[in-house]
Amino acid sequence: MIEVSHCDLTYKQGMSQVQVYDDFSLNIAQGESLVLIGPSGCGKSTLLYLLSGLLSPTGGEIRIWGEQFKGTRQKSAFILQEYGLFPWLNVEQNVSLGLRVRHAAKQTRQERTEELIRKMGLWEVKHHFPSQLSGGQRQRVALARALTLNPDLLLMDEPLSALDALTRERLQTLLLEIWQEQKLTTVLVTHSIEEAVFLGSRILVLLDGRPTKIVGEILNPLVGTPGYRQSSEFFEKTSYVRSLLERGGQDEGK
Ligand SMILES: Nc1ncnc2c1ncn2[C@@H]1O[C@H](COP(=O)(O)OP(=O)(O)OP(=O)(O)O)[C@@H](O)[C@H]1O
Repeated sequence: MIEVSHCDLTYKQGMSQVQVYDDFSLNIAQGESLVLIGPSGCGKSTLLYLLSGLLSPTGGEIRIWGEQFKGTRQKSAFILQEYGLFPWLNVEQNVSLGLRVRHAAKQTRQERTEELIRKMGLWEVKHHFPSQLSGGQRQRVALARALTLNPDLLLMDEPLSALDALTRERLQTLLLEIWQEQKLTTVLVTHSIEEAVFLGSRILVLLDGRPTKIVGEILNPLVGTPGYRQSSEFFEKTSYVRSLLERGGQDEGK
């Protein structure tokens, strides 16, 4: 279980302060695919930063699998909005970077990198540099790099937002497969209601109330089942999430 307990987070900028979280608590079960959705500025990225350890709460504590942690954890992977690829490294070098930094043995590094490059369909472009790749390919490189380290927690901040609709759908399916195959715990931020319902086993709708509030919590047990995107249940869930967002959480739970 990931336990966010009574956390506070206030950004200080000069004389002004932005209180994003105040006494905020949330549990995430192992193997859950949690999606955060809510209006711009409501605190979604901040929550990912707290979970990644890049930011520390100003009050309260976060435990991951029972352990309190300081700074970043080796087993947490974080995919940022802009992919975070190094332009001067080719696909192969970008994917193997994490293993190199952690001084993995050369053979392990080569095998794991090759396995993920193949899995992500990047074999043909493994010697290309990020500037020579499409947005979808870049995102797959970022995903491959995150997965080389066998993370137990995958945090993603709008990873698919820059992609065209079809590439986005293909990568959503890939993310779903990875989540199901590896039984990963994932937390994904998105602005897309369809993406939230397609990928989230639980969807949290956040609202910028200063501090941030959870205004809806939707369990989505059919996630990952064949044909879900075309089903009436999918349509119902997306309509419900949309209504929560539109009403700013003035709706009762469903
Ligand atoms: N480094 C910072 N210093 C001061 N204020 C910040 C900082 N980072 C974020 N904020 C403020 O904190 C609030 C939450 O920001 P956050 O980036 O978490 O929102 P978000 O929901 O991820 O937004 P978006 O959907 O636009 O990415 C916003 O009001 C933002 O302006």
